[in-house]
Amino acid sequence: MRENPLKKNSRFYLGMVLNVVEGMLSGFNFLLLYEAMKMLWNGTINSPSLLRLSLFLGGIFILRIVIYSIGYTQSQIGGAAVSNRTRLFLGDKIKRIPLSKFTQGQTGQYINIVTSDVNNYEKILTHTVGDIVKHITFCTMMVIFVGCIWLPGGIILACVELVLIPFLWLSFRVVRKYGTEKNTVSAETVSSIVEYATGIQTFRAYGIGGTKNETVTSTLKHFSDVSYNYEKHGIPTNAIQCIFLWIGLPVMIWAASIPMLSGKLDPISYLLICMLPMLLAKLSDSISRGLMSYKNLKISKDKVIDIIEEPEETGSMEPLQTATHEINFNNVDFSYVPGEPVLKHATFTVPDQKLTAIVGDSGSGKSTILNLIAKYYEANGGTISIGGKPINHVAAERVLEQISMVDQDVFLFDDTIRENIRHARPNATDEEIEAACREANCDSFIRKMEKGYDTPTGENGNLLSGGERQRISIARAILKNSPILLLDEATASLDIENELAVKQAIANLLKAKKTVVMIAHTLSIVKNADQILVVSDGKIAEAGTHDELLAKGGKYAAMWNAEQKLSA
Ligand SMILES: Nc1ncnc2c1ncn2[C@@H]1O[C@H](COP(=O)(O)OP(=O)(O)OP(=O)(O)O)[C@@H](O)[C@H]1O
Repeated sequence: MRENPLKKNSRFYLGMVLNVVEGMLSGFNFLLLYEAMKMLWNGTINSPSLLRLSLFLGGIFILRIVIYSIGYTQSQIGGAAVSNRTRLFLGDKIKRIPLSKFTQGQTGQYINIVTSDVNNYEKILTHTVGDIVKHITFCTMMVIFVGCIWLPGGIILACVELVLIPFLWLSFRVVRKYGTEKNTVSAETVSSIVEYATGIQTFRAYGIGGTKNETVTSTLKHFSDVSYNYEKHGIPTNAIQCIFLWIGLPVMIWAASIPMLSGKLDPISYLLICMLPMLLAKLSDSISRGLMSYKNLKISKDKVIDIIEEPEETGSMEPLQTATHEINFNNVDFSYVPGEPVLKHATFTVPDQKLTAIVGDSGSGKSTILNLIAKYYEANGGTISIGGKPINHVAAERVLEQISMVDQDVFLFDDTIRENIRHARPNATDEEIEAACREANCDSFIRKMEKGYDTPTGENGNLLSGGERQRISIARAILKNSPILLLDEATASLDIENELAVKQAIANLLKAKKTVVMIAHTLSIVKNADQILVVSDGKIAEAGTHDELLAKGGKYAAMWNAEQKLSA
C-alpha cells in the first residue's frame, strides 16, 4: 500500500509547536505590561525596574521574531512539501485512472482538484492551522491570566469563548451545505471555460461563439449566485456571534466593578481585566473565521482524497508479449451509458499482419471497436484478445505499447514539431524522426517553415492545418513502429491537396507488415483490404473480401453501388 500523500511531515508539526510558543510569548507581554502598571500605581517604579522590564520586553520581542521566523518557514516548507508530494501523487494517479473517465465530463473536476483544491489544502497547512493554533493559545493565556488575578473574571471570559461553539456549529452547517455546492459549481465552471477555450475556433466557425459564450456567462453567473448565497447564509450567524462576543465587555465592566468598589480588586487589575474582553472578542472572531476557512478548505481536501481513493485501472503491468498480433473479439458487449448498448455480441477476428477495414453507417460502433482494442474503455461482456491473450487482465499502458493510433483527433503538445513527433519514441534520433516524416509526406512542408523541425506547433497544434496535423500523427505512428496499427481514415474533410498527401502517407504507413484495423469512410480505399467488416447497429453484419461481399449482394454491395453512383 502506498503512503498517504496528505500525511503531514515533521516540519509542519514543528511549525505548529512554534506557533503555540509564539502565542504564549504574546501572552507574556501582557504580564509584563500588568507589572509595569502596578508599579506605577504603587509608586514603586524606578529606572532599574523600568530597565529590567524593558529588557524583558525586548528579549521577548526578539524571541518572538526568531520563533515566528522559524515557525513560519517550517510550516511553509512543510506545507509546500506535502502539497508538492500530493501533486506528484495525483499526476501519477491520473495515469492510472481509467481513460474512459476523461471522456465523461470529469476533466474540469480533475483540473480543479489538481490545481485549486491542492492549493487550498496547502493554504490549510501553511497558514490557516498555524494562525488558529496561535490565536487559541493566546486566548487561553489571557483567560488563565485574568483567572489568576480574579477567578470570576477568568470564568466570564471562558464562558464568552464557549459561546463560540454553537455558532461555529451553525457556521459549519452553512459551509457543509453551501460551501460544498460552491466547490462543485466552481469545478463545473472550470469545465465550461476549458470547453469554450478549446472549442472556440469551432464555435466561431459555426457561428455559435455567441451562444456558447452565453453558456459560459450563465455558468459564471450561476457560480456568482452560489457564492452570494453562501455568503448570505453565513452573515446572520456571524453577526449574532460578534454581538455575543462583545457582550463580554459590559458584563466584565459591571461584574469586576463589584470587587473593585469593595477594595478586593485594585484599580489597575480592574482596568486590565476590562480591556481584555475587547482584545479577546477580536481574537475570537479571528479564530472563528480561521475555523470557517479551515472547514471551507477542508472541502478541497476531501476532493483530493476522493481522487486518491478513486478506483485505479486494474491489470498486469507485465509487458504484453505475444508471438502474433491477431485480434479477437468474442461476443463483446459494450455500452457507454448503462442500458444503451453500442456493441452487441460482436464477434470477429483481425488476422495477424493483415489489413482489416471496418465500414458501416455513422454511429454504428466503428470507432468504439478501435477504442476497445486500445483499452480506452473496458468491454462489459465477452473477451477481447491480442495474440491469443485476453487483454482484460492487462494494463491499458501495456496494451497501448503494442498499438499506434491515427485518428481524427490529433493531439499535439505546445512544443516543436520535432519533439511532438519524438513522443512516439523518446529515444529516436533526429535522422529517424526526419525519415518518418518523409514517409508521412510531411518533411517538405516542415522544411518550408521558418524554423523547420524546430517550429512550435502552438497549443494543440493550432498553428498547423488539419491535413498537416494528420500527417504528423502518421509520422508518429511510423516512428513508433508498433505491431498493431489502428487507423481512422478521415480525409473527407480535407482539401484535395491535403487529401492526396494524407492518402499517400497512409499508403506508405500500410507498406510495413502490421496488423491493421482501419475505419474507412470511403469504400474505394478498402477494395484491396484482406478483410472487410461491415458494422451495423453494433453487430458485425458481414465479413469478407471486397469480391466476396459484392457477390453476397448484401449491405456492403448496396453501399458500394451507392458510392459508385455518387462518383459517376
Ligand atoms: N463517449 C461516449 N459517450 C456516450 N456515447 C458515445 C460515446 N462515444 C460514442 N457514443 C455513441 O456510441 C455510438 C457509436 O459511436 P461510434 O463513434 O463508435 O460510431 P461510428 O460508427 O464510429 O460513427 P462515425 O462513423 O460517425 O464516426 C453512437 O451512438 C455514439 O453516439
